[in-house]
Parts: sequence; C-alpha cells; structure tokens
Amino acid sequence: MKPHRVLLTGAAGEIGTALREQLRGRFPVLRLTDVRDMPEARPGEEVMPADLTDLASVQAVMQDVDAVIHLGGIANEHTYEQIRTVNMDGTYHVLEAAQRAGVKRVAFASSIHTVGHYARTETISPAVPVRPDTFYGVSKVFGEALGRLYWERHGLEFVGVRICSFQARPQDRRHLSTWLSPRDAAQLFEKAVTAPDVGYLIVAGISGNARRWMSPDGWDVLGYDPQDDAETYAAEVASIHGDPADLTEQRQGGVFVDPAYVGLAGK
Ligand SMILES: NC(=O)C1=CN([C@@H]2O[C@H](COP(=O)(O)OP(=O)(O)OC[C@H]3O[C@@H](n4cnc5c(N)ncnc54)[C@H](O)[C@@H]3O)[C@@H](O)[C@H]2O)C=CC1
Ligand SMILES: O=C(O)[C@H]1OC(=O)[C@H](O)[C@@H](O)[C@@H]1O
Repeated sequence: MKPHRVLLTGAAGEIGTALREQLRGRFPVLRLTDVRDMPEARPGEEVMPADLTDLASVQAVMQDVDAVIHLGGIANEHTYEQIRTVNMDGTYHVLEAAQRAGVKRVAFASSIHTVGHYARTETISPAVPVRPDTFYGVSKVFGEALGRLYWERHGLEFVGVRICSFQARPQDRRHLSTWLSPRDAAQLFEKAVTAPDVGYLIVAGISGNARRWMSPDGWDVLGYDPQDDAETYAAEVASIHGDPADLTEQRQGGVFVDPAYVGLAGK
C-alpha cells in the first residue's frame, strides 16, 4: 500500500513529534493534526489543528486522506469522564470520519495497559484475553474493538500497535522488557500504514528486546524488523526498580496496576 496523504493525529505530542521528524519525506504528504500548537508546516507537510472530541472537525482534517496514524488522546490514566470523552469518543470520531472519507487504513496507538494485569513471568500474544489495568487501558481495548467493527463492517483496515514504553532510552529495569525506541517506532508505524493486505491486526509495540514480555506475532505481516534492543542498556538500568514484593513490580502494567494510581486525575 502506497498512501499519498497520511494523517498523523497527536502530532504535537512526544511520539507524534518523533514520528514527524522521521517520517518526513516518506509519504508525498504528511498531514499533522493536534489540539495543541506545533511548529509550522515544512515542505511535504500540512498542519491542520482539530479537536478529536468534535466529529465535524475530525471530518474536516480527514478529507483526501489515504491512511491515518492515530496517536492523539490522553496518554495516561485520568477520570473516567475524561478518558471517555477524549480517548473513546475521539477514536470513534477518527474511525467514523475515516470510513466516511474512504480512508483505507488506520494505525492506532494502543497500549500495554490493555493487558497490564498479566504477570511479568508470562509472554503475551495479541490473542490472549485483555486484562486492562486502568480506565486508560479500557479505552485502548475499546479502540481495538472499534477498529475490529470498522474492519468487519466497512473493510477499513486496522493495525493496533500495543506500544509499551516509548523512550529515547530505557530508564529502569521494566524498560528492558517494554522499551520502544524512536527509530523502531517510526519503522513500525510506517509499516503499519504501508504493508499490503493487513486486514485487522494487533501487534506488540516494542523494540527487539531480549527480555520482552510480548510475543512478536504479526511483525512478519508488517515486515517490522526492530533495530534496537534495550539489553544494550542493561548494565546501566537493571538495578533501577521498585520493591519486588509490590504488585506494581510483578505485573506488566507497572504503576498503572496500583488501585490508588490516578495519573492525570490527581493533577
Ligand atoms: N508514550 C508511551 O510510552 C505510550 C504511548 N501510547 C499512546 O501513544 C499515543 C501518543 O502518546 P504520547 O506521544 O506519549 O502522548 P502525548 O501526551 O505526548 O501526545 C498526545 C497528543 O494528543 C493530543 N490530544 C489530546 N487531546 C486531544 C484532543 N481532544 N484533540 C486533539 N488532540 C488531542 C495532545 O495535545 C498531545 O499532543 C497516545 O495515544 C498514547 O496513549 C501508548 C503506549 C505507550
Ligand atoms: O507503561 C508505560 O511505560 C507507558 O504506557 C503508556 O501507555 C503511557 O502512555 C505511558 O505514559 C507509559 O509510560
């Protein structure tokens, strides 16, 4: 699949900014959208602000788009109402607008928090039952399910990338399993919108980490070949971790599994 115009939501965010840099020139047109301000368009880019909570605005930025990389939303735990309004309704608006505009493929930033309650001793494939650890994780399960509906009902292709920990470099022992490097993120999302005939697919969003907790199922469908392995940093970060007796150190979701964890709702 060779999309002419690719829409990047959440383009002003952390991952969006990294993808903007690296995907520049990879498609004839990269259209960038966010509710926040961002640097102005360079050649090959279009900047079109929109609020994902407003369907009409999302429809406006979806015109003439061939594929979407959907990163926009709340990237942490928040109140149920905020998560519903921004992540669930926002993702519905993206899929609905994409379907109406005749878009061929949506790549969705899902999360490890769809399965955060699995033990760190287990290897998780995309086929295991979900075990979300937060309302945030539930919103990503919802996004994956909505993507399935739009694929079954409308033939809109969907790739859910369960990103674990996007970081410039691993910061602690958990990241030795969960790290997704910026260059691997760019390769993965580029392939998620260019690999042919993916249908509906859920994949792990990690680098080629030796200590990974997620299986690489589906990477072959995309042709994703990670270049980084967090193991390179093991000597620096393996000793950085919490109390092994805590649930947050035993489950894959980390701090998100703590029932007292409220994320942005506490700010
Ligand atoms: N950073 C990570 O390690 C992980 C990130 N993800 C997902 O990847 C995506 C991007 O994450 P980050 O770049 O780290 O987060 P971020 O918070 O830096 O970026 C998210 C962007 O979405 C935008 N946004 C929020 N509400 C919006 C609205 N109503 N309308 C339009 N735009 C809106 C924000 O302005 C922000 O620029 C998120 O969906 C997040 O849930 C998933 C797993 C791990
Ligand atoms: O659990 C993790 O490492 C990451 O997972 C996510 O889904 C969040 O967006 C990010 O803020 C966390 O750091």
